[in-house]
Amino acid sequence: MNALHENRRANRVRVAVVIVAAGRGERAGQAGEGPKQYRMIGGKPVIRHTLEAFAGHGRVDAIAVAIHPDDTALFEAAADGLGRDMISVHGGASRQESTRLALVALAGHAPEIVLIHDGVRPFIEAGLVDRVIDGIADDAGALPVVAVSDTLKKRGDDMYVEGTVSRAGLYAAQTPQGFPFQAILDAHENARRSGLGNFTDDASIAEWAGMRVRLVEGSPDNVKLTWGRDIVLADQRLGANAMRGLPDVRTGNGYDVHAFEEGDHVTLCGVDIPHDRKLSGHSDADVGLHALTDALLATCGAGDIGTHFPPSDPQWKGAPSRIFVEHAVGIVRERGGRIANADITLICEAPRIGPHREAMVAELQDMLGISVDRISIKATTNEKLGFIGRSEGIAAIATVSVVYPGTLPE
Ligand SMILES: Nc1ccn([C@@H]2O[C@H](COP(=O)(O)OP(=O)(O)OP(=O)(O)O)[C@@H](O)[C@H]2O)c(=O)n1
Ligand SMILES: C[C@](O)(CO)[C@H](O)COP(=O)(O)O
Repeated sequence: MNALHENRRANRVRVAVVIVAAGRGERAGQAGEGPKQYRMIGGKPVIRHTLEAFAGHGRVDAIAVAIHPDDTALFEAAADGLGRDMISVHGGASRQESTRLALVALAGHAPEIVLIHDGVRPFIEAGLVDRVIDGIADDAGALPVVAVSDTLKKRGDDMYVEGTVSRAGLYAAQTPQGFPFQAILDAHENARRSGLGNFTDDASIAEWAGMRVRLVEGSPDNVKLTWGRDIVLADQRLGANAMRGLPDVRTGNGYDVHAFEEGDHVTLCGVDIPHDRKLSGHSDADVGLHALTDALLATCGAGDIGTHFPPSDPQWKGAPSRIFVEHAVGIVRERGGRIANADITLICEAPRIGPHREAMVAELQDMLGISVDRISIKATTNEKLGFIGRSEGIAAIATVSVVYPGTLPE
């Protein structure tokens, strides 16, 4: 075991982090919010997510951030309230130069190892930071990678394929890339002295300087936000995360209609109301309760009233529709559902519903087992339009919300 590993086990290694954030993000565009590292994802600037990941990591001792001189106010706002001192340093014209300047700024802190990370990789997780720290040796850096999974093509003339490149042994490099501090600082200084300024990552500089670089497992989630679309997707991803842990509330709706025929009363929401006609139907033709039954079943994908009580079955002839509602409530409860509220609208020219509303609410309270403030029964005419307007029948619409166990699936 080398000295770095021994000290790391004893937690005696000083770990510094460089976050490079001085680029202009030209490929992503600015969208009125400044360069991409300051654009908002999940309600915070991109770089705030990155800073939080490192500021909250227990093994990180010092953080230096390379920023563009024009971004001072944006950076201060993004870093405000992190509760951790950070060195901010003006970056250079290239990523390589920004990294070097931040390394120089850290030299006074004498860290043993340093992790160098893109400010625009906001989905960095603590486990990956640990893997990189643990992968660094006295004489070797650590590079997080993911295996290339697309087939690789080499372009020839115009847009024609010249050949297929084997992807065996090929990996995409991520950050944070970790190194013994002094070795990577020296490599950067030597590269600069040699006039080499086009390295796109720090592992390349380490390789150029003769340092071995060990591959460690990266993460497909640890994407670099390069294009405008990457930022839109990152925002959506965090939006989806915000849904994590929300209660599994589901809404069902139901609709039913029955025609009038000769008779002397209608049954609506469990209440018999004297009328000069009755509603025709196999059961008691209670449109309100039929719509309610469908709404309840809809909250758990359990079919509709006809699935459970086929009109062809003689046993439901003249049956009180309360049976249907109670059956649907049973199905909801079997699945652990708790009814949050029910709302029924009856649509008819007559009879008048208002005088019977209280009795109807009492019926529903009994059937659903919820308090009256969670039950709504409304009525409206159809302004004399259509079949309802011609008093040929009554329609009902029901909406129900049910809270099921667990949380909203991702
Ligand atoms: N002069 C530079 C250039 C880049 N970076 C940083 O290096 C990281 C990765 O670089 P890249 O995605 O290429 O960012 P930009 O250079 O900003 O993007 P573009 O090339 O589209 O302008 C970013 O966090 C970026 O801010 C930097 O600190 N200094
Ligand atoms: C360092 C880097 O993130 C490794 O993948 C990447 O090379 C930097 O971004 P660029 O677009 O290549 O400048």
